[in-house]
Amino acid sequence: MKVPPTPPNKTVVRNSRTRLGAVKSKAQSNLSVVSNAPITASSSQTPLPPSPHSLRTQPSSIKQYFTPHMIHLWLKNLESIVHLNEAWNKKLNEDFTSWYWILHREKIKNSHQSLPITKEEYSLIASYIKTFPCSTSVIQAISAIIFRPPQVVKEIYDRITLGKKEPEEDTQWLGTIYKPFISKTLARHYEELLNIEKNLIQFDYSLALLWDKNVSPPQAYQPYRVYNNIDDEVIPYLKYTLENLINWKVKSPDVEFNYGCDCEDNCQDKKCSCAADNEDGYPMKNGRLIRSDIGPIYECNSNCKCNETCPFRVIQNSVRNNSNFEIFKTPNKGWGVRTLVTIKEGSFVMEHVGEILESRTAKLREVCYDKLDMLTYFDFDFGFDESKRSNVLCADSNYWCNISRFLNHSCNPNLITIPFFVEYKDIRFQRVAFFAQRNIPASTELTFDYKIKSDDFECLCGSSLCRYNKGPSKTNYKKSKRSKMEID
Ligand SMILES: C[S@@+](CC[C@H](N)C(=O)[O-])C[C@H]1O[C@@H](n2cnc3c(N)ncnc32)[C@H](O)[C@@H]1O
Repeated sequence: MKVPPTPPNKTVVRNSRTRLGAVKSKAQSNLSVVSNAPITASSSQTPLPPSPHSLRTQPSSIKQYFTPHMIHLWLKNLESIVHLNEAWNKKLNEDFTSWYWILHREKIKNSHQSLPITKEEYSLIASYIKTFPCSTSVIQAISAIIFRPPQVVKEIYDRITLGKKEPEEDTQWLGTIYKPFISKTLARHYEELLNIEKNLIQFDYSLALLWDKNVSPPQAYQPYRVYNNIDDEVIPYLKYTLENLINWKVKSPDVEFNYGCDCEDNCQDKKCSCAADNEDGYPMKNGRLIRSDIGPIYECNSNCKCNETCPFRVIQNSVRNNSNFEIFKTPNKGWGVRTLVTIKEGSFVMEHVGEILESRTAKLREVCYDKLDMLTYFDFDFGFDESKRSNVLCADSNYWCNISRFLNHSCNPNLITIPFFVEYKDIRFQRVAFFAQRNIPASTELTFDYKIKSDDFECLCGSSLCRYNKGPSKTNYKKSKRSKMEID
């Protein structure tokens, strides 16, 4: 992953009240072209050289600029357009995350007055006309890239598509963009454009949230204790969920596997069919694992005849108690999680949750995550061999998540991951539980083994058993490359 270098200092006015959502100024809608565009990079893809003043007026890091919330909104928008087309996704992601357009957005956001449309914006829109069929989503995506109201983007889109001349006709570049639109499908096209116009009137509020800090996101719900005595970074705005959320593109679980036991004695007899699904029987006793060399754990569920007090319902009934944990800033691995109470060996600690994606959607998002060096996915690949890899679902916990999102890796971890099944026994819908591998004293950081196969992982676990690094310098911390986490 290459993070673009810090951009140069530009003169921008801070603390403006400019809002994208409010399509407020006529001037913004009155298109005018500036040939001496205020932003002078020669190409939208070219990273700009760093500047010593950059921190004063520009986002100091890509992480600060692209918060999980913004990325989530962007990806939702993207997924509605590209429908699993990787090449398109790449183009959109590249434009969206290029420093050129980041600077452009900052400039517009911070300007007190409406800035005229630049020739670079026209060129960008023209490049999308060539690439994508026109739709509300495309207009909205462009609007998110250049930070102009979609109505304005649409107006330019129309001008270009219908071959209208721009006010500043003699500008050289106009000739290349405004080719007359001669097409038999013109009438149909008009109709499409009219429909788009209607949709745009209901301007998507979430797009405004993408860039305008003055449009406040829903109140951050912070269910965990957070402690930071290292620096002044605050925890990103995230959406906390107790259970996995299934992305709409994921095929529903196979109901054939939704079965339960018919024990009449509340599963007191060892013959329970759910317990029998477990290799060597149900592996938990008195609320704790009795052995760790096990396959997945199968529990009773709502299809069973037993009730909530059945002994084969330990994980599902385990208390998800946030007050036992604290998210804290580590000196060298970003945020981590520690326990505030002693945890006994074999106890259930937490479940890994996120937004469940199928592999093609994950691949689409990956383009953006790779560029931004964001967190990655947790593959639910237990029991899948390489040939069936495309059926593996994964949890994306960049935005929808629980505290497990902050668990760091260690080569000598105190947690193990074990897949488990409750309602759905379809292997694609495996869930993942973290258990304590040993007694864990209060105040200890909780870690698990990411099982990263890449040699690029610069592990800072600090364990004498570390299998990645031959002692990296602590002051030389670099973010690790994106890599997949796997379950035991
Ligand atoms: C699942 S997140 C854990 C939370 C993360 N520390 C944070 O601040 O958001 C995974 C990321 O944490 C960092 N990380 C976790 N364990 C690490 C380790 N042992 N060495 C270096 N970096 C680690 C890497 O940046 C990795 O991409």
